[in-house]
Amino acid sequence: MASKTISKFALHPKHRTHLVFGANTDVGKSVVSTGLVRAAAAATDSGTVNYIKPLQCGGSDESFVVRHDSQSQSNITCKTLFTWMTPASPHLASRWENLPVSDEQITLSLTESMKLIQSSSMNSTTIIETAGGALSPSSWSPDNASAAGNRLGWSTQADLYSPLHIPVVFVGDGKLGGISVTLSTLEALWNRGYSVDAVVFINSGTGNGGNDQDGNAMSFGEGNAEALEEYIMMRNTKQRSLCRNIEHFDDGSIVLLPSLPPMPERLDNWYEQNHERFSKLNHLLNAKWDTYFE
Ligand SMILES: C[C@@H]1NC(=O)N[C@@H]1CCCCCC(=O)O
Repeated sequence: MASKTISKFALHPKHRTHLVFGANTDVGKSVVSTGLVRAAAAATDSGTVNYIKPLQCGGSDESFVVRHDSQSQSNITCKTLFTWMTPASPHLASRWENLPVSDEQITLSLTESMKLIQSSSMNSTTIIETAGGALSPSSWSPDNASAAGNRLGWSTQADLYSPLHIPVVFVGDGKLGGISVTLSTLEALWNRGYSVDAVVFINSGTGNGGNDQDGNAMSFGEGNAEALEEYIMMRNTKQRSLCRNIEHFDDGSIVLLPSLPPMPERLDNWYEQNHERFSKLNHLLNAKWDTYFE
């Protein structure tokens, strides 16, 4: 059913769109998405800049983006498509609140939003932030093909969005333990045919509070980013096709961002300090987008 809806939608060379997936919830997808929209808004060639959060459970990631949008960049349009109050997995929040949304409704609403963007501007940049990790569930719905009784009936988000063929910015897990979840989630995306254009880690500082040999607080993000580069290099040597989508790992596709100040401090200074990194990433994503239409 969903594919009938989606078939009327096509990605367009003048309307760059990226899907932000994460290795898990709370790895910094909203922080990275905000950095991406800010960088696009600061560039002259981005057209209208849009942020879409299809599924939101508790809180509001859209308001995080709005809060960190500076005045000069107020050409950012933000939209949340489906919201539940409960801060839980969408399949549970939708079941507990008895507010089901089917896969078809989600893809229809998302493609309608994207079509509207395409028709109302000559060129645009759109960042779509998924919820939780890439294999976290979408909303439960009795209308989904997988529904049985009043249970089941949900897709993983990686499956939900895969027919749209939108390239991915992946937020890895920069904490201790993050190498494994980053690699497993990336493999899940590659296996579903996603093109992963960049992997971003937010350094997650002091882990267990220990120090390295030089007495510096241990930070794992750098080690995790390095591990990913090494893994891709090893896999490329052995079996190139497995990692075809980020085989040029040395071109700036793997980005390490410094750790965040303690929340709820505003991140304006952090964004300013990392302006150059996000702007390079924006440039890289534009360049990769162009290659999809060559
Ligand atoms: C609660 C949070 N709110 C939201 O909008 N995204 C998060 C959802 C997390 C889902 C995690 C499901 C899982 O993988 O266990």
